[in-house]
Amino acid sequence: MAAPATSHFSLPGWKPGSRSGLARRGLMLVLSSPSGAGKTTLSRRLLAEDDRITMSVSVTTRAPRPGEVDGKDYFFVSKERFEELRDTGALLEHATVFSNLYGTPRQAVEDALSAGRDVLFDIDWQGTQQLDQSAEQDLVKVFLLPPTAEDLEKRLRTRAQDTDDVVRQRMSKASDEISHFTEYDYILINQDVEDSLAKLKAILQAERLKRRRLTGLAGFVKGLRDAL
Ligand SMILES: Nc1ncnc2c1ncn2[C@@H]1O[C@H](COP(=O)(O)OP(=O)(O)OP(=O)(O)O)[C@@H](O)[C@H]1O
Ligand SMILES: Nc1nc2c(ncn2[C@@H]2O[C@H](COP(=O)(O)O)[C@@H](O)[C@H]2O)c(=O)[nH]1
Repeated sequence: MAAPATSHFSLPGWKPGSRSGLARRGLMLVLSSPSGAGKTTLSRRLLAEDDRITMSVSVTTRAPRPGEVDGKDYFFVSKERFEELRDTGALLEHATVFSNLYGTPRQAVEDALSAGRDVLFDIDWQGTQQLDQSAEQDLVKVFLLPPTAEDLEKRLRTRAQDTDDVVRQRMSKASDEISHFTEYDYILINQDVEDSLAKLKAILQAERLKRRRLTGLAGFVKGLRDAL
């Protein structure tokens, strides 16, 4: 006699209540771009619409912009504190960008990933290269391009949070930053925020379904085959 049909919800590896069903390792979604192309804008929208992803809040020695909140936008720290964090291994990656120090706190990322959550990073190409060395299998790398150079400058100016000198410095570094586009898995030309957001969500959805991330798959398939 055939074995009684087993409910999917009692199969090993199946996580009741989770939308993807199968238990899965969290992934690390990186957004990089020249300054002003729209990483912060897209990150905020994605975080508001997807409750399975957590933002990695970086530490920086840069001064807060008007409206930026310590602990939410960045952890704003002194150079001495940054160096202490870096030298004690508390940063997963770090880089000097536009003469300021930036880094990703290790513990928060590890905690989120081990809880099965995905983590979103707004970091530059130097940090992405470092994550690639330590966590290649978990990394999904997305590079944003502005539609035109004029658009990029307009965005930096209309953000109205940086001085003319800072805008000039960021525009002068944009070409170098863009030269790293070949190191990324996906490219989004961020002309329209809604369109870019839809594409980013599609990337995330597909990456979440990658077989190698589905830690519950082998058990699920075994249970399924045993029941057949
Ligand atoms: N698709 C878009 N169309 C028009 N304006 C945009 C678009 N995306 C972002 N912006 C605007 O461009 C400005 C810069 O965007 P944002 O701060 O998100 O860039 P960023 O890549 O995070 O910059 P940085 O690297 O300096 O942190 C903001 O004023 C934002 O509202
Ligand atoms: N390597 C890292 N780069 C980072 C990190 N946090 C932010 N950044 C990048 O710095 C520039 C400038 O950012 P801004 O907020 O001062 O405009 C931008 O390209 C960010 O992606 C980090 O932890 N590591």
